[in-house]
Amino acid sequence: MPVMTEKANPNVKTDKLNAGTKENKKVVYNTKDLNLWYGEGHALKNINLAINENEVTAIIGPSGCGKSTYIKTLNRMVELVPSVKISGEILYRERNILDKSFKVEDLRTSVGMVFQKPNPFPKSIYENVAYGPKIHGIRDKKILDEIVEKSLRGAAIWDEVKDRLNQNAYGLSGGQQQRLCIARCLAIEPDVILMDEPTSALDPISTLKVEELVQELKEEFSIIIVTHNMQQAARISDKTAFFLNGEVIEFAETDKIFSTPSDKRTEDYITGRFG
Ligand SMILES: Nc1ncnc2c1ncn2[C@@H]1O[C@H](COP(=O)(O)OP(=O)(O)OP(=O)(O)O)[C@@H](O)[C@H]1O
Repeated sequence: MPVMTEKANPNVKTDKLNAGTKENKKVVYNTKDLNLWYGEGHALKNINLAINENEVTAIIGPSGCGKSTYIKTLNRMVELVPSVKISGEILYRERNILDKSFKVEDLRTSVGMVFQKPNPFPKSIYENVAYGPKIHGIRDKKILDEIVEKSLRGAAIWDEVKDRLNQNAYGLSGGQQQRLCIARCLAIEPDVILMDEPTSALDPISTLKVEELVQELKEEFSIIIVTHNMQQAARISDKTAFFLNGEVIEFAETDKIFSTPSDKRTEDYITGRFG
């Protein structure tokens, strides 16, 4: 992936966007002057965001504003698109993941991702969760059993599946499949969990379960969640970043964004005037 060095859009004021760094909390991801192009299309413009650990950070904004692109830069998934060019820095635990010397495999064990549509493997429930640990060399059946149980408990699905671990994951409901995918993520003991609209394909009850789960998981993990659902962002996140046309318009405590946003465009979006 070409890493460009010049800074684009230098006039954007970014001080107010680093709400997280003023607190006495560790920053897990710090994106600095991040720009991304798909060919000629400028999809991310001078993004400066400091994301704290053990918090839920919500990314909101209208369709096409760059939310998914942003989240996919954090695990370098975006570079699967051949036309992508990136400039700036993405510091994960203070290491620039865009550096040529940085091995993308290091991210795979630290950063898990949950997608919009549940995507279990066509394997048993057990194998779905044991897959990651096996890839990382764990062969001991007893240890794998423990990891599978702990991860399924962590994803609040153990009681529903403990008697059918050897059945195919496709036999689960959509909401159960999504929690299984979260369990699969937990099994690699990640540091960060990226979630790209994880409840958009779920019914209200499953959505609630996943939302409750996210709240519990932040005690142990840092969570960055893209959502179209503003009530969801308000319910479950500590900080919210509002994206518009590839820019971060405002990044602040979620309470502030939803009660007294600083920017008129944020207010218009959260009150449903556009998007
Ligand atoms: N693979 C790609 N190739 C070219 N352009 C892309 C690609 N993926 C996204 N884009 C463009 O980048 C911009 C941001 O897209 P992105 O998917 O990040 O937005 P989003 O905010 O997540 O949208 P949505 O809420 O609809 O999922 C859009 O203009 C989109 O058309």
